[in-house]
Amino acid sequence: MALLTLEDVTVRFGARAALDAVRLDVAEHEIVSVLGPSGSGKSTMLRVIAGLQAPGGGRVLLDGADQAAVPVHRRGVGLMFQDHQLFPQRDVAGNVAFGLRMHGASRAEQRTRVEELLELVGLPGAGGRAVSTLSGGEQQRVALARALAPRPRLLMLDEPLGQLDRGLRERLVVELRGLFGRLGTTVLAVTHDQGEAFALADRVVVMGDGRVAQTGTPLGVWQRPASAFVARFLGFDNVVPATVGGESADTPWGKLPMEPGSPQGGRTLLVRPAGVRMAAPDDGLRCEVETRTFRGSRVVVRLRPEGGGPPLDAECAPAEAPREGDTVGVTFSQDDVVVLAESGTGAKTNATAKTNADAGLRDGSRST
Ligand SMILES: Nc1ncnc2c1ncn2[C@@H]1O[C@H](COP(=O)(O)OP(=O)(O)OP(=O)(O)O)[C@@H](O)[C@H]1O
Repeated sequence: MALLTLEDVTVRFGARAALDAVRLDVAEHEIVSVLGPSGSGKSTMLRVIAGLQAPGGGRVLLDGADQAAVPVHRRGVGLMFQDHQLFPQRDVAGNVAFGLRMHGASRAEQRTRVEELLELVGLPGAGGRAVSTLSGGEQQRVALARALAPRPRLLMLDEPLGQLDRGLRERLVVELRGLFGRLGTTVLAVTHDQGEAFALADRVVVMGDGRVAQTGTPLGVWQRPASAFVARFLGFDNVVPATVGGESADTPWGKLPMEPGSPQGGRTLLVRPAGVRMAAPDDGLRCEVETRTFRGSRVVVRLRPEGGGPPLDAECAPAEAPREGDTVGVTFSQDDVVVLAESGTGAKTNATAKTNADAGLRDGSRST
């Protein structure tokens, strides 16, 4: 049985649905990241689960029990916000012990648990420090220790690393994943940052317009975005209308090779930039190189087809990247052409999302 289940949860603010019949299962010990553009309903989802916002429709179940009548402090859910919200007048130990005091732990129990947690988050012996003397990363660790102290059955993080610089975020996300794995904590984390979500989670949930647009393992979602919305949200711009017939497709970029058994007829295709191959100008679709952008160890090359049609992105190693203004010929690799579901954010994919979620639970490997 799932630890957390959302059954068609709807929240409306006036005419607008912040959450629209959302269904989601989170298994015990699973780490799930919720991703989506601003305003897609991510924080509202956390607030409903925590009991800070009543749903207008649907049910929130924890361990199979409907939470409608359960107040916030009895849900056994920990919540950590972006801005940490540490109490400035208390020292580190006072902050970490906060939830323990609320639960009636004795002074001795509080002391032991605080020491244990500070050790766990890499701040051993910091209990007596004033909050104002901590760096951003240290504050984040204290906030995490405070959220973990009462041993919540579900820990929810809202943009937990949002204010930290990139290098620190990348380090902490790896540490967090290791820590949650060791503790067996069940986690639901909201973030804007794809890299963070993909590095942290066993499974990602992409939200759009208050709906679940897709759920699956990070690798699965990355390799097979379910819709044009998800593809574009992940930063894939090579999305085109196409007519698929047999093992090829007619597109504004010419004929593209398709996997045998691909859905036929009018479709929307994604071509992953890694599958756009650049060669000599006479080999394939002639394009002019508009821009090149370094992204870590790869270069993304923006190409403008000479015969018209939308621009397309190719990806290659820096040493192979053509220069701006060059003319290249483009061919496409079949493995990187993906048939997308209808555009839109997921109204039609909620049922699919549930199926994918179940698949995600089954294959919930932490290595993808
Ligand atoms: N208390 C409220 N009153 C009215 N509208 C609200 C309220 N809370 C949220 N909304 C609206 O509900 C929608 C979803 O908001 P929510 O904060 O859940 O989005 P989000 O995905 O967390 O966004 P962000 O990434 O910007 O934090 C938005 O359109 C927002 O304006």
